[in-house]
Amino acid sequence: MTQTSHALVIDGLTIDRPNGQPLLRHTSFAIDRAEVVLLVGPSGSGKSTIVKLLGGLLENGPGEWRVSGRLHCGGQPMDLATERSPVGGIVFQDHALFNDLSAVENLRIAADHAAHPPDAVLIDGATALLDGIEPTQTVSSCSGGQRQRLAIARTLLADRPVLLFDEPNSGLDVAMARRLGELIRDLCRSMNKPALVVAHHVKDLLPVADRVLLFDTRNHRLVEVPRDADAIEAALLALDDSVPPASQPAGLTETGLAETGLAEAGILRSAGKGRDWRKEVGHRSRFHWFLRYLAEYFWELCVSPLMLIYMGAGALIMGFVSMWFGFHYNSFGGYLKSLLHDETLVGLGLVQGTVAVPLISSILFVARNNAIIAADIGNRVLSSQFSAMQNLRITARGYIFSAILINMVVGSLILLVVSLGMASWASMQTWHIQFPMQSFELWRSHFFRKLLPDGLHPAFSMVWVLLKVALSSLLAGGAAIVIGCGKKESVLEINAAIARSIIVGVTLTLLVHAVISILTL
Ligand SMILES: Nc1ncnc2c1ncn2[C@@H]1O[C@H](COP(=O)(O)OP(=O)(O)OP(=O)(O)O)[C@@H](O)[C@H]1O
Repeated sequence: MTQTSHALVIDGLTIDRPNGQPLLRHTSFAIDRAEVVLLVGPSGSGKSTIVKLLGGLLENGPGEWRVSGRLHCGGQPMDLATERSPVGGIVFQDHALFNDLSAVENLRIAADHAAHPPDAVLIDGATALLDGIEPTQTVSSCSGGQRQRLAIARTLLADRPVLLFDEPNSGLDVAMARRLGELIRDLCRSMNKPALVVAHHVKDLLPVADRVLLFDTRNHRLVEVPRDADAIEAALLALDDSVPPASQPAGLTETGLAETGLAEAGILRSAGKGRDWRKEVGHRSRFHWFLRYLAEYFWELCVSPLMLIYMGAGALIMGFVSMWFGFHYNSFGGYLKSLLHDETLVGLGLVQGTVAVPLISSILFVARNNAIIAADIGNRVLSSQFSAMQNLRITARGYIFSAILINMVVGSLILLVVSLGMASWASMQTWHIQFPMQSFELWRSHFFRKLLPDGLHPAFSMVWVLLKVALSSLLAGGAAIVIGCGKKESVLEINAAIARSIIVGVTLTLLVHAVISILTL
């Protein structure tokens, strides 16, 4: 097939599954500008795979999917065997909105990472879909339909040449599905872009489709079928060996679309109202987004109130326990009180400051944060947020992973200092209860003798303390990211990842502390 006026041409496409089984064989198809094409086929036939391929998300190579064929979409043709398709903007079935960002931030981040910053016309067009949504609204507070419109607007702002909708009508009632179909058709017409729409329930989308492609699983091809619900259903049933011909239901008649219109249906807004959103979707630099994620994870991993209470309680208990039991409950208790008081204080200060508090602080920090990281990343995997980021040209590594690792290191050091301070204070108060006649100055001069030799500057050994705390947090955070990024198909898998991440993180922490403490004794 040669490129004519078509917006998208796929030539000689062959796809093999990772297990070697064929999915498509030498298939060609084309989509015109402003054309809406439905892609139908049995479950598991490969519809989503085509969407992923066109959206540049299909892993291609040894041990992965095998793809060959050519793609034409303006400019030079691409070899799909070696290049990722840059043409498709995907509206994911589960919307894949970034639920840590507000509604407007979901749009901004897409606009700021588009190949070309969207102009006012595109912003107006995209934000015209957002009736009833407040810019600062959280994603979780949006209704299902609002999320869908937000997801479509976000994809439009990324300004890819082809729109891909993966089962956009699943879970919608008939009226909503029809309004969505009209919306897709109107967007294609007004933006002069082609749309490929994967659909299981074709009846509601058929009226807006220009053509229908069927995934012929017998011959591993895409074939065009008439725009007729009966014909499509018959073709789908013919591909399903498990359905006997007699059980095939009577054909469905194509219904005309209700003449409701988008404005009446509340889907389109007036241009005047859309301007509120336009002001909000301006250009922000990558550095802005880096700081945005850095701040988000700083709050989440380092200074959330519960975190501070939990770490503070650990430090206070550590300070109390080491002083109380250090003086009271050992075989030399009586002698220690009278003869070895000063040296005991020095020893307790050293052990508490260089071993016990750093270890407890690290374990508490890593255990809590590894759970959060694995849950956060696992949720992003399960809800296709990383796929959406990739499709929107947003690098997760650049923002999310780096923000997590930086905060793991910085946060562990900040909280170490806070923990040392609180544990020392608890020790001092405990000691004062034990020896009410002694001055605090006596405690201070002995307890810190090896930690702050000149009374002001930390001893060099504290460098090793900082190193083991920072290194263990970095390694544990890295492990949590890797574990979180593994394939997730259910919440149960996220739960398992959380448990694994805590175990691996705490084990790494114990090992790093043990090795560095022994090496620097
Ligand atoms: N890693 C893999 N290894 C082997 N086969 C795979 C792999 N991933 C997916 N498949 C298979 O590839 C086929 C295509 O999957 P795809 O999700 O594209 O189907 P689909 O038509 O979108 O299905 P549905 O309509 O049920 O969502 C399925 O049969 C699936 O089992």
